[in-house]
Amino acid sequence: MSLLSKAPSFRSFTLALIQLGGIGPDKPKNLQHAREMIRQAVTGHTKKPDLIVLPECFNSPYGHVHFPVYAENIGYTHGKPYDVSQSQSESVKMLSEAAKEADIWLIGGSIPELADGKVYNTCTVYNPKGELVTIHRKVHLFDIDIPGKITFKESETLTGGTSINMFDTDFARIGLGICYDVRFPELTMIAARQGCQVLIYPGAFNTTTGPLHWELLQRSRAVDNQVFFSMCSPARDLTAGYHAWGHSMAVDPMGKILGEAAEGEEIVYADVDPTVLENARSGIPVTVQRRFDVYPDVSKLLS
Ligand SMILES: O=C(O)CCC(=O)C(=O)O
Repeated sequence: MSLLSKAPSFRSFTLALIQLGGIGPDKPKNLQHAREMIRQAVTGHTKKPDLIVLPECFNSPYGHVHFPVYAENIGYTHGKPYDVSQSQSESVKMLSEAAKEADIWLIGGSIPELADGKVYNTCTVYNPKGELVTIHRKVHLFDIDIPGKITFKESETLTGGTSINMFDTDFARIGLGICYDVRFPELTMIAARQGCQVLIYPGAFNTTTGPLHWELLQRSRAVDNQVFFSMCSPARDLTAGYHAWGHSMAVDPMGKILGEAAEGEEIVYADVDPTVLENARSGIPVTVQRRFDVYPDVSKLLS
């Protein structure tokens, strides 16, 4: 776990989720389109966003056969901001330039990453100077089999990450996960107890599990932990091999949906207001009512 010191003070900020469309086999085209959409997210709202988010697997088609083909060597080692001019990854270079040009924080969705001969599904995060500040490798691989509906096995080609990751901005401490990670409440709970006020998971649910679980899981994680929770999906493309659910959304600590996309390409904005978190925690004080004499505080087990 990348353990940080005291959480920064939490202040209002604007979040933009880019529900990116047109993701196809042409990587340079995917990158160019993502860059254009980042520019659009910066100018397309009354208030310039402080933080922009891209979806899971935004630079390649989604599927285990594609991951090794599109994987890039990022070259990041945890611990300090990383100057991406050292990186061999064209996606990382684009994201860094985009963050710097726009002067915003950027959660660069996820990309297939090659490191030590293994392939990971990896989220990269940039500060407004364009430095890569942290990465999150998807911890829980998406291996499911719902007969007649969907079978998916990321573990055919991917390796799971081994750390819980978060980063500090000047407006919040933000915890990371990727898609299937949302089904494992421990990850969110630990990040929240380590001071994250906001959790952001790039994701790409599908048309089988999406209608039942996408919103339910986000609102549950938000209410369980009294944090802001948000997932950013690719747009649905019925010509692609994988049909993403879409519906990128942001939820507040009371479980209220602050903004939600439909299925197509769209940018969703949400204003994150710390008083909602404060009021949720003072009105329903579960964060100070936990019974660690009855069950362990798992966030402490890792420290
Ligand atoms: O959990 C689900 O239903 C979908 C997960 C998924 O699509 C993913 O991890 O990429």
